[in-house]
Formats: sequence, C-alpha cells, structure tokens
Amino acid sequence: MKTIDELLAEGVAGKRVFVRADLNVPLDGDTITDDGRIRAVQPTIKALAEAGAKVVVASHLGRPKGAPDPAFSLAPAAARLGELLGTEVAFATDTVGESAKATVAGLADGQVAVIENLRFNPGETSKDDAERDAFAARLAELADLYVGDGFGAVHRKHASVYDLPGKLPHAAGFLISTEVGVLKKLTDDVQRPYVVVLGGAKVSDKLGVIDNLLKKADRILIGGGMAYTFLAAKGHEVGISLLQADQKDTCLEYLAEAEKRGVEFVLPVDVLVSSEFPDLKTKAPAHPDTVAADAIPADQEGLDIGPKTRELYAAKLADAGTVFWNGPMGVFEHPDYANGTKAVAQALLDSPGFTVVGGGDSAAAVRTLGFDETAFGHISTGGGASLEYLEGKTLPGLAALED
Ligand SMILES: Nc1ncnc2c1ncn2[C@@H]1O[C@H](COP(=O)(O)OP(=O)(O)O)[C@@H](O)[C@H]1O
Ligand SMILES: O=C(OP(=O)(O)O)[C@H](O)COP(=O)(O)O
Repeated sequence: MKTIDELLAEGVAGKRVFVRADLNVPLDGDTITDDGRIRAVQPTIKALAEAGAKVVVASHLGRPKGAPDPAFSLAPAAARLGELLGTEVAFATDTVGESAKATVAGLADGQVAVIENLRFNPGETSKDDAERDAFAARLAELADLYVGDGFGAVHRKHASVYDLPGKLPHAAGFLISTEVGVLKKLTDDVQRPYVVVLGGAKVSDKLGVIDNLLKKADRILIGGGMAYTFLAAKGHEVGISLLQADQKDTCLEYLAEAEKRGVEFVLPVDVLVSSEFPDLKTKAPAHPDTVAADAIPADQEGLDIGPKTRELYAAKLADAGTVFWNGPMGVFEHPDYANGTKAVAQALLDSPGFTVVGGGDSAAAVRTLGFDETAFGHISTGGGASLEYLEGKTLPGLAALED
C-alpha cells in the first residue's frame, strides 16, 4: 500500500487529489455535535494542500436514499473543516454535476473543496457493479490522484471507496495508516482476557461480526440496541425495543457456540425502559423505569442498560488484557440514558488492558460525556470497519488501496 508520504515525495503540486474521507459526523440540525472525524482526516488534507495540491474532499453522511436530501448535506462539515484548517473551503452542491466540476476547476494550487454527500447519488452504494463503476468513472474525472482516508467506511464496497481507487494512482492517508497499524497490533498480539463490548443501533450490520469474534474473544458483553434481539431469542418480552426479529435463530446459534467454545457471553440483567423515545433536542426529563431484562413491559422500549448491568459489566472488564468496544450502551445523547455508556467508558479506563473504542457514535459519546480521549489506548473513527478488520475480513476499501 503506497503511503501518503510516498505520494507527497513524488510531488502533488498542481495535481487534483481526491480524498475519500469519512465526515459522517453526528448532527443536531445543522450543528455538529462532535467533530472528531473531521479532525482525524485534517492532517492528510493539510499536508496535501501545503504541498500545493488542489484537494477535493468527498464523503458520505448518514444514510440518504440515493437522492439529494438537505438533512444529510455535508455543508456543515465543509464549514467546520474550513474553521479547522483556517482557510476558506469551497463547497460543491452536487457530487459529479456542474457545481462539482466548476468548483474543482476553480481551485488554485493549495486550495480545498468539499463535494456534496456521495450517497445523494444511487451509484455510490449500488450493488450493481456497472452502476457503481459508472459513478466512479464520473468521480475520476474530478481528480488526477486518489487518497483513501475514510477509515470508517473501508468496510463498504461503495463506488468512492472500492471502485474509484482502481481508476486513479492511489495511496493511503495518514488516518488509515494509523488505524490499520493499531488494529493490526490488536490482531497479532492480543493480551488476554480479550473482552469485546458491543452495543449501538446498527444491529443488523453488526450481529454478523459475532460469528468470527466468538473465535477470538474470551468474553463478549452485549448492550445498546443489540441486546434486545438476544433477549427476544431467549423468549423474553422486549416490548417496542429495537429488534431484528429475523436474526433470533442466529442469536441462539451464537449463544450455543459461545457455550461450546467457553466464551463468556453476557447479556444485560436489567434495563431502563420508557414508553417513549426521549426528546434529544429539548433533553426534557424522560423518567425511565428500571426493570429486570426478562420483565420489559409490552408497551415499553429498552433505552439503556440498568444499574446492576453497569456493575456486572464493570466487573467483567476489571481484569481485561485487551478491550474492544463498539456501540453505546444506550441512547447516550439523552442524559437519562447515558449512565450505561459512561459506566462502560469508565470501566475501560479502570481496566489494566489495552483499550480500543471504535465507531463514530462511540467515540463521540466518550468525548461528549467528558472523558479524556487520550486516556484510552486508541479511539478508532470506525465501528463497523474496525470490527470487520478484527474479524480478519478483507476490507474492500483497504484491498483497493493495495498496489
Ligand atoms: N437501546 C437503544 N435503542 C435505540 N438506540 C440505541 C440504543 N442504545 C444505543 N442506541 C443508539 O445507538 C447509536 C449508535 O449506534 P452505532 O451507529 O451502531 O454506533 P457507532 O457509530 O459507535 O458504531 C446512538 O445514536 C444511540 O442513541
Ligand atoms: O458511521 C459509520 O460507521 P460506524 O457507525 O460503524 O462507526 C461510517 O461512517 C459508515 O457509515 P455506514 O454504516 O452508514 O456505512
């Protein structure tokens, strides 16, 4: 894999360099609530601009449905990038249309532009190779060189991640090199007990990783939205909690496999429930009830792990040699449902092992809940990406960067 240092040494002055970043930041309206992912890719953009490149930054944000949707515009991220760089950053209001072409054509050496959300075009995420390839070909017209630095998206076989690098001379940015370096260490030299904590809301995406993690981890702790499919699989009522009903049998298979392999598989013993999802804007008090995990009322949803589970998970992390954590334990964006996530973050800090926190929201949670991010072993910008890397899978966005 060519590094950005090698690319810089070859000279990028006057060249248009496409930087595939992951600027998928949490937003409250158009206010960015955590800019960690923008800061993480800044060194690559800065180095290219300082070397005289015309830098074209591209990313997805959220999961729009293949058409423009103002709620998912990258304009706030472009503005924040400009603030961090201390320079004007141009913004194109489309991806490969007239605005993008004119914006890129108008760049002077050393200037930076951001193009609009790649997922506004259906070709970006298409499962049809030809449709993806056609979109990648249009993106390729915007640049002379490609730098992959969107670590959070390298597990996606998407046009800008997988197809585009094949069309341009390419290299890996600083962020991808750092992320891969740390995660590689975690796979090559894992100190035991190796504890994996999984939560969050991307349940269908992330349930699948458990299959492989069962072969690697000593303990797996489940929280967040991930817990309820397991509880339902065990025959418990989960009310209106997040549920992947078609995955219940898979969950039972995982539980059986864990027992067979001697992997401790730990589910919440109590949860905080409410009949309503909390108001994340006003943060009005939610008054949740605490119930046993096998006693969730039919009209309520589980929104955080409960106090007994917090203690249990802290105990299960106390002797960890290595911890990988992806996915908040609850709807941490509301203070009444942040305690589970806080407890796990604190337990990582108290554990003697090497601790890795992965994922856009997990990393944002750690920072917005007031933890010192430098106290963790590594904060990864990718949740799904780091999980799939740790599974030992070939990630499309990394494979595409190899020579
Ligand atoms: N019990 C729950 N019900 C609904 N959403 C939840 C629950 N627990 C956590 N979440 C949500 O999960 C989201 C983060 O999930 P995810 O994207 O999978 O994590 P990451 O970005 O760290 O990989 C947060 O917005 C949080 O509010
Ligand atoms: O937020 C992301 O992943 P993560 O929640 O697993 O950290 C990445 O930006 C990838 O987004 P996607 O899961 O919509 O492809």
